Amino acid sequence: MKLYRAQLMHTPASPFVFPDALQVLDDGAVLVGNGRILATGSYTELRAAHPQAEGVDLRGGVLLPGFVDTHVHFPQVRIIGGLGLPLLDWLDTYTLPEEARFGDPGHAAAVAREFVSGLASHGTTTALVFGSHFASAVDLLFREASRVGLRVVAGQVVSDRMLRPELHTTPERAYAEGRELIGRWHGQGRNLYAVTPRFSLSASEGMLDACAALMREFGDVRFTSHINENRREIEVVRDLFPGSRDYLDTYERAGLVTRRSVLAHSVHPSDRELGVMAEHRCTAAHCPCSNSALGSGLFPLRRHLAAGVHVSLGTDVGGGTGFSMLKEGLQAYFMQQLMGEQGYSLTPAHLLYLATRAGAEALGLHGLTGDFSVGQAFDAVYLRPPEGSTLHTVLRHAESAERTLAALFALGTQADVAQVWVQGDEVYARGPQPTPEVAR
Ligand SMILES: Nc1nc2[nH]cnc2c(=O)[nH]1
Ligand SMILES: [Zn+2]
Repeated sequence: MKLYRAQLMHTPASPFVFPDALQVLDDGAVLVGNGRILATGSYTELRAAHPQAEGVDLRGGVLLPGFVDTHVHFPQVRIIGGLGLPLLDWLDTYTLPEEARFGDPGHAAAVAREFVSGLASHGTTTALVFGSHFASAVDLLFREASRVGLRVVAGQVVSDRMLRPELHTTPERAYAEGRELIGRWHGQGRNLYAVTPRFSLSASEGMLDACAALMREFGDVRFTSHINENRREIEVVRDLFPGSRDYLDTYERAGLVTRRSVLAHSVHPSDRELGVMAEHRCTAAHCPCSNSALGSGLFPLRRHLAAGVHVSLGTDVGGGTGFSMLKEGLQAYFMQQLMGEQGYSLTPAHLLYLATRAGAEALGLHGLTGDFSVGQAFDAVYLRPPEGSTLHTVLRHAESAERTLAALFALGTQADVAQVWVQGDEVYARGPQPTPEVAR
């Protein structure tokens, strides 16, 4: 058993429902055995009750639940930063040419390493991942995630039109390869499978039906796709599905809108779509950096909440600008501030919830990860800014835990991630810090 001592913060409940949902232990501790949380509480009390536990002293930083990124693309690591284009031009110019390279196992294996280490070194312990169009590359992604120990929910991306020939498949082949991948990876170790049509624009009704067949056959796999991201995209989808009421209906008709569904973006939903998403308890994965970079629009968070739609957060690498869930939280906050009365003023507690527990709920993993409640896996990120950094200075002078949390979102980066665990296993540790220069 290990006793981790630190300033702890987590949100076991939603601050959108319970205003005092943020739980803070200034001198707190988590007792961990076999990767599971056995107790969470004050250090003094837990130490007295468990004198034999091995101590891990993490004072001087903040321990948070590992981040849950509910929308991120494996084959897009190397194209992060392709700024200046709207969605469909960005796909044609930067994204699809890079994704076409993943038929080469050498390329796919190298990027799988970059991708998984990118997630872990930013404190992300669970991710819902858009895989590759190539089944062999999806195998390599799951293999690398297993080697490192990260939790991934991932799937082969399937499409049968409008992209480029190398990225197209058929409904029959998509079903067959999906079945094989599910058999090999779903429920193996920390891996889960997500059925992943790229978006309705690139998936015919037949392809969506093949996805639905997998969802019916495997009652526990997840579903993810894109929705209502960009106005031009929405027009094209309307033309491609003349019989559908709206974008959501293209998925709804196939039976793909359920509690197991996470739909990324939802920047331009109608009231009908929000009502149906809420009724079927599917999640909208909000990707604020991507929405800003691609000029997609301002996410109507207040309307989602009013309709009762569950919302989580995603980086959308590489439309987004990196793996940092802290940056996504800050950008979500900025965008809501800029929306005036239509915005929702987010507190640090909301940001923490969106970056952790909300994602676990979206994936149906809230009994396993997302907060420090007893029985959960010990999935955690230890943030400890290097001495001399601005964040270090601000934390030293923070007057409350809320101010500390706000400063972590405002200033925190990959450089502040000191250590990361999944189910008690260390999946990342920062290298030695350069000694601050001594003044002579
Ligand atoms: N942001 C984003 N939207 C998409 N819609 C379809 N494919 C993509 C993608 O790769 N990124
Ligand atoms: Zn995306």
